[in-house]
Amino acid sequence: MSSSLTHKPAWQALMQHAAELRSSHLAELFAADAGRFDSLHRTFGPLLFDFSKQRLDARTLPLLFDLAAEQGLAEHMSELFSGAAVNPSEGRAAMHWALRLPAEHGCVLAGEDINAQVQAQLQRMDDIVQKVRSGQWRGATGEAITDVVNIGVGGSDLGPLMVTEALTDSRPANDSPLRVHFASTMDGSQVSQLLGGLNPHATLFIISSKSFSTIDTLSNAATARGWLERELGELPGLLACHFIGVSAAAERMMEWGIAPANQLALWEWVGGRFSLWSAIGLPIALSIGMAGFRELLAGAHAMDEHFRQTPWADNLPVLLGLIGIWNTNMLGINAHAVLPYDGRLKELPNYLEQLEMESNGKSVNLAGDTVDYATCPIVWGTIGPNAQHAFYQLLHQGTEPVTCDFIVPARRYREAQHSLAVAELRAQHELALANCLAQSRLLALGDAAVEDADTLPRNRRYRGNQPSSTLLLDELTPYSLGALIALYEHKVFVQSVIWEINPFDQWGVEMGKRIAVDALACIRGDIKRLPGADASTAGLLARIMAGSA
Ligand SMILES: O=P(O)(O)OC[C@H]1O[C@H](O)[C@H](O)[C@@H](O)[C@@H]1O
Repeated sequence: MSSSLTHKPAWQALMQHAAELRSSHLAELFAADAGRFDSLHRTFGPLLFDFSKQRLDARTLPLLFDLAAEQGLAEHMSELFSGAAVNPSEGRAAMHWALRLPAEHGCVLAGEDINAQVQAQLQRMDDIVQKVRSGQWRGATGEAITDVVNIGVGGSDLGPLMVTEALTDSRPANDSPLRVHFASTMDGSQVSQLLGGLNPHATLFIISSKSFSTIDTLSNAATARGWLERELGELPGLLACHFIGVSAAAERMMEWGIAPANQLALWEWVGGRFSLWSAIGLPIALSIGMAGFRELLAGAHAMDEHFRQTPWADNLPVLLGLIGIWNTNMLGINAHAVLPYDGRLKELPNYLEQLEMESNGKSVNLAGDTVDYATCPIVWGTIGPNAQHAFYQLLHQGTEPVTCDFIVPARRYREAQHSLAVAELRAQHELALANCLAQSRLLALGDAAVEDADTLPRNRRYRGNQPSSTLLLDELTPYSLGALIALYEHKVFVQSVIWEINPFDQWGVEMGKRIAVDALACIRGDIKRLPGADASTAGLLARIMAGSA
């Protein structure tokens, strides 16, 4: 058991401070300080981070900075950006930041010119994007590509899917009619449904897998290949015309049948959930064009520089991370909702679930000890306006404390691609903005947000005091989205430093894959009994093999 962190003076001071602050309701904190928003928000580029609705006061941040200093945050940040092996369990660096360096920045590590490799892959992506979008890339029977299907899972799906959906308005004017689809689930339901509606002559598949060994992806890829072979016959150019591979495992791509000309590379130093900036982002680039993809990278790079260079008091990722520590460890709040008030950000909560929980959902620290403090909270969410009609009841009147991130663009101007008139879409956006503000206000203030609350029966009252942050984007553009995603990536890193855990591995997902192999052998009848099966598993298997529930 590791208890050294919880005994450190800075931790103890924060616990003491939390005990003093616990009795103050957010409504009182706002009433006591008219300048609360002014002192408790920060801006960087296209982002405004308002944390005035968090349950903290002027004394809290310096104490959190003391903790960060005690945990060596500055040194850990230097290590991250130096390319050191900050992922010790796999002996790897975590250099997602290098994927968004401007071309002219040098980045040489162990004699290798990392940025030259990155730029070379970007150039190859650019070539593919141009060919496909201009109609030069042809299927095996000569038809131009109309549909692209990304086959991947986890980091090879969630990031590209989220960004592609978020940036539909960023497709260039007079855009090519290319449609981009995603298939991830291992049961084949998505891929089979998709294939039913696609023209095999004009469909291009991207097999996206850092390891090129993920069974979910390989089984979907095999289904797609079988479909093409059945539909088009085993034409000589079938694989070359209809499959692109993106992976760090070139040999496995070769074995599958993807020739080097159709391979895009990434590197072991990119974690799967941090990889959308690499060729894993090809579906994004196919959707919005390479110029848009480079804007996404530029926004993320700007956030990297902000994170590296800005004093902690004005540093968005440091503040977002440390406020999360305050909520989780000092206020004991272990649930966190992500609530975008823009339908285009529908996939953001799913993406952040992987980024945060796969990174920091750990209970053993870097020294190998079991921790005695909470780490990553349960992260979930969906589009805020829809969640209002689903789980906000619990946020407002349930028994669980929950922290929320409200995420919303201030403006929505670019509607060129929509059939709706500009005025209609703007009016709907205003509606979403108003609801975003109303909900975060009611969550914070409770009854104090309305004048006649004390005349209402208890079941219609609002206790408030649920802390939230609001991230206001100027507009949802490739640049602002790039900055927003990098903000969350660095938040996760900051928290991992405080919690003394490795955010870049994910051993907790491995054992399940391993023991599924025996279960599969059993289901397929290759073995009669599952060795060591518990009664529940054995009972369920028996029913499955009998073909009934
Ligand atoms: O890209 P791949 O190697 O196919 O990995 C896809 C995903 O599967 C793994 O099991 C991990 O949980 C994820 O971190 C990863 O993103």
